[in-house]
Amino acid sequence: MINEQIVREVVGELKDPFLHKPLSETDGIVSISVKPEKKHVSVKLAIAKINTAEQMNLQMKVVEVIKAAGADSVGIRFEELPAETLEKFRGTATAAEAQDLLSPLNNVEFISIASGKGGVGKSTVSVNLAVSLARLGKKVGLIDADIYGFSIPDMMGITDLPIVRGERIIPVERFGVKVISMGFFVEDNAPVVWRGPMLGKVLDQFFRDVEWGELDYLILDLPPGTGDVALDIHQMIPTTKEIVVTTPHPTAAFVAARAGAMALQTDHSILGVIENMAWFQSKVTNEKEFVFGQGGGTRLAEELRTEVLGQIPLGQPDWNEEDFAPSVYAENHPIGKIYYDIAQKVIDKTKK
Ligand SMILES: Nc1ncnc2c1ncn2[C@@H]1O[C@H](COP(=O)(O)OP(=O)(O)OP(=O)(O)O)[C@@H](O)[C@H]1O
Repeated sequence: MINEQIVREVVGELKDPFLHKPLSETDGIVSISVKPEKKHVSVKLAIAKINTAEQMNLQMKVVEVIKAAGADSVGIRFEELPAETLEKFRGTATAAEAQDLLSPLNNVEFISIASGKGGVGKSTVSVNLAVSLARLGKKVGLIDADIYGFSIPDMMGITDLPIVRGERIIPVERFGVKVISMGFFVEDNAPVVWRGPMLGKVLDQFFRDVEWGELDYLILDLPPGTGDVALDIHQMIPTTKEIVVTTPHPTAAFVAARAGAMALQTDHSILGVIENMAWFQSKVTNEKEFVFGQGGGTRLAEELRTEVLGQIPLGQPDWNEEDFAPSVYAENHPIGKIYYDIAQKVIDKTKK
């Protein structure tokens, strides 16, 4: 007669597809319930990553072994192992797993940058946050996931193209940040028109086929807005911590809140809010003028139950003809310092 002990034994021998260890050793069996009279068994299992092809394979094996042990019907539910448990197994990752961005054993932290509408400075924030994290000694990658409105190569003054070696793409490195953008793959600024499966393929390539090496952070510059494209991309990328960029006008914050709501609906969490173009500081009077209004960042943070990570005033980077990067603020620029503080906050909040 089938009982809990038997089920625990047979299921416990199956391996977590990502940790490559038996479920009995990974705390992978959450609960078992057996109804002997109906020969029905239900199990709840925890594995490193759910909703994957690997989960489907394991699911079939679980049914097979439980039926072989005498059950007529099997119900299975999966959940993800808690972060602390995954942490314990990180040291056992193979070199390939540690470098595979999508492996649960990779320690990379994904941070996406979103906005309710275009032109609020989302790409500028992505670039400068990435550069500041690198200045703080972190290993950083940057994906320009604004597939149709890519601008990062120009903003960082990138003139090189990635090298393609066989099936692998070597990202371009600039200011210590490894960068990949659709802009590298379209000729002469031609518009990108395809959607759906092609879009998914390109994003997938950015994650799987790019030689990222080991990263602490991967920053994703998302498309602006709350329309179909932004939604598609939110659904296609791995789970991220999201930073929402807004201007200080209360109406802008209202629109940005929708972007935040989209993030939550698609299983991303909110790391904080950045208020860009927060004020203009007159060089003559030194006074702050709130040209785009005031309070939007705080209002948005309240709405999203998060904090304002920083406020960035209006101001241009000091262009350097020798090392031209029109949107990158130098470390000693007042705005560069603000980005440095924001990057430090991000590190504190993500405990890297
Ligand atoms: N704090 C700032 N001070 C002055 N100019 C800024 C500031 N932030 C951004 N800009 C400028 O505003 C313009 C829009 O910025 P950016 O391209 O980063 O916005 P975006 O939100 O990414 O837009 P989109 O999503 O439509 O591409 C750029 O010309 C950029 O240089």
